[in-house]
Amino acid sequence: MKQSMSVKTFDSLFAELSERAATRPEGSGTVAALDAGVHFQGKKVLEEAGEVWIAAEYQSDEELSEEISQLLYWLQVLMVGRGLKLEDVYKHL
Ligand SMILES: N=c1c2ncn([C@@H]3O[C@H](COP(=O)(O)OP(=O)(O)OP(=O)(O)O)[C@@H](O)[C@H]3O)c2ncn1[C@@H]1O[C@H](COP(=O)(O)O)[C@@H](O)[C@H]1O
Repeated sequence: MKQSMSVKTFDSLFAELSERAATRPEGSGTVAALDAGVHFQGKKVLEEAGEVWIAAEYQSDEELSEEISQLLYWLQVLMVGRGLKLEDVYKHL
């Protein structure tokens, strides 16, 4: 899933996904995921969380890291879909 040339962070990915939601570029998987709705997004969060769990128990650090990145992505899609901002979450940390 790594497509950029620079290092991405949680915040920069969130900005990127928010921009996708606003501009709706053709071919964006994020736009399709947002259009699919909260039920679809919630299932992806659960699926990726399960894959993180399995990877943590049985797979390599690299595989675990990739699964965690996918979980972070789907959490962000869910946040953007619901209109949450990073600050809404960060204030609870
Ligand atoms: N970081 C991600 C990202 N992580 C996961 N995914 C999606 O999450 C799903 C899981 O990824 P995989 O294809 O590896 O997994 P899978 O097909 O479910 O199968 P498994 O391997 O999980 O069993 C796929 O639908 C991926 O497209 C992501 N889709 C997009 N991004 C980034 O989000 C940004 C916007 O992307 P677009 O909206 O597509 O332009 C770009 O920077 C992308 O790199």
